[in-house]
Amino acid sequence: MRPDRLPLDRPEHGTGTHRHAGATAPHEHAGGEVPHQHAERDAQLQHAEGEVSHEHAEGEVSHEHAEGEVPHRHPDPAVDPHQPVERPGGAGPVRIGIGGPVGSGKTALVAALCRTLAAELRLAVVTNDIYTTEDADFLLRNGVLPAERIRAVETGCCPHTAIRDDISANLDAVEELELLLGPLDLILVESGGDNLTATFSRGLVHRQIFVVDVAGGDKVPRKGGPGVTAADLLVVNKTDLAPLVGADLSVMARDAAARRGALPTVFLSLVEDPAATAVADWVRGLLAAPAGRADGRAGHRG
Ligand SMILES: Nc1nc2c(ncn2[C@@H]2O[C@H](COP(=O)(O)OP(=O)(O)OP(=O)(O)O)[C@@H](O)[C@H]2O)c(=O)[nH]1
Repeated sequence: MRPDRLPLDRPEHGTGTHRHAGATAPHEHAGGEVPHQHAERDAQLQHAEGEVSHEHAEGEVSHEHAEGEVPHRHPDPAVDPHQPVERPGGAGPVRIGIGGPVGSGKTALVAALCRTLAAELRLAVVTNDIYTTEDADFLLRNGVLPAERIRAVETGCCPHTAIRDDISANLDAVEELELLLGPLDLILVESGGDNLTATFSRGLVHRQIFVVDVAGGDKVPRKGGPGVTAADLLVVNKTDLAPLVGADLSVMARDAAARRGALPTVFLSLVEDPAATAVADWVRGLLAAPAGRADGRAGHRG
C-alpha cells in the first residue's frame, strides 16, 4: 500500500464524479479509473490542507472533503447496499429518516414533530452528527422529548456513510431505544447535514423525508439528486424567507413536481407553523396505512 493511502475501515463500493475542496497538492488515480470532474480551480486536482490523497472507484459520486478527513470511498447513491427492512406487521415502530443539506431545518422539523405527535404516539429520536451531539442537545434543551427517548450517534465521518453504507451504529441506537422503552410507534432518524446526494438505506428506515430550504434560492429542486427526486416526502422549508431571498415558490413547486412525479412535496415555514402540520399529517397517514416494505412494495400485516 502506498504510504499516502490509508486502509479503509468501511465497505468499498463502486464510484464517478467527485470534487475536492481547497488548494493543495496534486494526486494520482489508479489505472483503469473512470474519468471524473473537479472544481474549476482544481486544474491539477487538489485537496484541502490536511487531506490525504486517495483513489476512487468506478461509480463514485460528487462530494467534498473537510480538512483532515480520512480518505474513504462512497457508493453510488442509487445503489442501496442493504436489503429493505420489512415494517414488522404493524406492531413495530415505523422508522422515518429525515435528511437534507446543512441548516435546512431538519432538527427544527424533528422538534416540531415531537411536540405535535408526542401526545398521540410512542416516539423516539436518533440524531446523527459528525463530531458532536449538537442536534440531540438541541432537542434535549428544548424539552421536546424525555432524555431517554433521544439517542445521539456521532458518525465521525460523512453523515451519509452512517445512514446508508455502514448503518450499524444507527441500527444499534434503534435497537437500544426499543429495548429500553418497550413498544414504540415511531422512530425519527435525523441525518447530519449533507449534500443533495445523501439518502438513507432502506435497511435502516421505512420512509424518508428530505428537507431543503428556500434560503439558497429557488433552484434547489431543479438540481435534483436522489434526496429531491426519490424521498417519500420532500419538504421545502423556510418559505417565510422566500421574499427576502427572491425565491419563487411556484418555480420550486413546478420543478419539484417535474423531478418527483407523483411523490408528494410540502411547503413549510416552521416559523409560521411550528407544529409542522402538513408533515405531521403525512406521518399520521403513514402510520394508518397497511404495513409494507421499506421500498414501498406491499408488505403484510401480523
Ligand atoms: N426563517 C426560518 N428559519 C428556520 C426555519 N426552520 C428552521 N429555521 C432555522 O434555521 C436554522 C437551522 O435549522 P436546523 O434545524 O438547525 O437545521 P439542520 O438542518 O438541523 O442543520 P444541521 O443539523 O446543521 O444540518 C436554525 O437557526 C433554525 O431556527 C423556518 O421555517 N424559517
